[in-house]
Amino acid sequence: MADLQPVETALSALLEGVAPLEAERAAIDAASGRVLAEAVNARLDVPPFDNSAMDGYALHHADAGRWLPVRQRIAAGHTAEALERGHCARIFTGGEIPPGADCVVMQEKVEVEGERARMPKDVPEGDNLRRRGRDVAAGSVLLDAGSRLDAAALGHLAGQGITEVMVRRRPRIALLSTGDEIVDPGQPLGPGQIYNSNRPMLTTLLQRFGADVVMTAAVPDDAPSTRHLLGEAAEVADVVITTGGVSVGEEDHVRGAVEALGRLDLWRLALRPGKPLALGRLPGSGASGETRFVGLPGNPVSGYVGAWLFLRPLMGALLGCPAMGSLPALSARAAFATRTGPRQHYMRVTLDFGADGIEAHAFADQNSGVLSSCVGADALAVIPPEASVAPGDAVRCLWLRAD
Ligand SMILES: Nc1nc2c(c(=O)[nH]1)N[C@H]1C(S)=C(S)[C@@H](COP(=O)(O)OP(=O)(O)OC[C@H]3O[C@@H](n4cnc5c(N)ncnc54)[C@H](O)[C@@H]3O)O[C@H]1N2
Ligand code: MOO
Repeated sequence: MADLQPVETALSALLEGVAPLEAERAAIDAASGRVLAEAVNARLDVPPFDNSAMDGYALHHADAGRWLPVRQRIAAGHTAEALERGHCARIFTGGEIPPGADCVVMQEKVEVEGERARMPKDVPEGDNLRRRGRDVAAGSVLLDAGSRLDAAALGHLAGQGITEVMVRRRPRIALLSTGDEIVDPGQPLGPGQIYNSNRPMLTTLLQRFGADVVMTAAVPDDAPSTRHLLGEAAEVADVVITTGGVSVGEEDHVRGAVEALGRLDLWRLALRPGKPLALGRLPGSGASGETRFVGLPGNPVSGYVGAWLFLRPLMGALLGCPAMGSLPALSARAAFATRTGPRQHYMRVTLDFGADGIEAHAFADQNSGVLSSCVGADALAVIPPEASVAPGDAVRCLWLRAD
């Protein structure tokens, strides 16, 4: 297998032939973070009628500057009657504009005396009016297929009276932690053992990327157990993810097991951290009898970075969500110096948004075993292979605070 594949090559290989999962119905109260399987068209104009943007008085603009009798009181949720010229109506924010009125004056600008009110001069037509259909026109596309249902999108759906939408099924993930040394929190720690950081970290990221982790297992460092558990995982999941056991030592059984059961598409990337990352396919329950396999290196930082670079776009492809295909990128000034070798380095940085631009501060220890370099990281600064960076140089940063 060729040496050190570029990240972009690996990403194309991973996404090649991946189609969105089936659509299913979801109640909007339970659809937060889901992805629309089809476009939603507006049924209603929003707002559905001309209404007032202020508490005040509705009038015809030609009657500005005069004392006007106050004829009706229009609260939000109540209907308005026609307004004769030379009169005004008391109106409240959200109240329906009466036929005959074409503007609203806020009450702070009005002098009231008994049943009449004096309007200021020169009130423009349309002032403080929210016209029917200003936000949404009935029949227009409200949300495109592939939209992720965030707070604003859910509010927009509710504004149409919609209670259910068609969304993509959540990808089902099996997450296997390999290594005889790995112990779950809650168990006593023996000599040479460490607690499993990768499982909760990756479960959290996968849920954030819209997936369900349906199976987790600890895989001992032996070939038969690795094969057996990989085979079992491929039957229940759309994607099987392992951590550890993909490097070159004789205790690394994952690649061999993938080759024995299915096929290895790619191994060893020009990626730091994450060089031994492996991609492949297993026979299983996925589309056309194939389940995708992603073997993340065991070092927690390699898993963390690998999840953002590979698992997020893969979940995006399964969810039919183009926005998840790449991370938002921004340019920042490096507050650090570094040099890279043959691998592209994804340095964990915090970003300072100052008056004179954005500054990227790298965590001091960028070793792939140092998970504290991911805690509080805002972005990954991408340093190309064989490059050097001096303080003040522009660096491209991938924003990690995105959904
Ligand atoms: N001779 C070579 N050795 C190594 C190479 C190499 O090219 N030649 N590559 C190194 C690189 S780079 C990486 S990255 C690691 C990845 O190796 P594996 O994917 O086989 O991972 P393991 O050896 O199983 O584990 C690595 C490290 O991470 C710890 N680990 C594993 N799982 C977890 C977990 N769930 N939670 C917390 N920590 C975990 C594990 O104990 C090891 O310390 O290989 C290098 N070696
Ligand atoms: O590629 Mo490894 O994650 O550098 O240590």
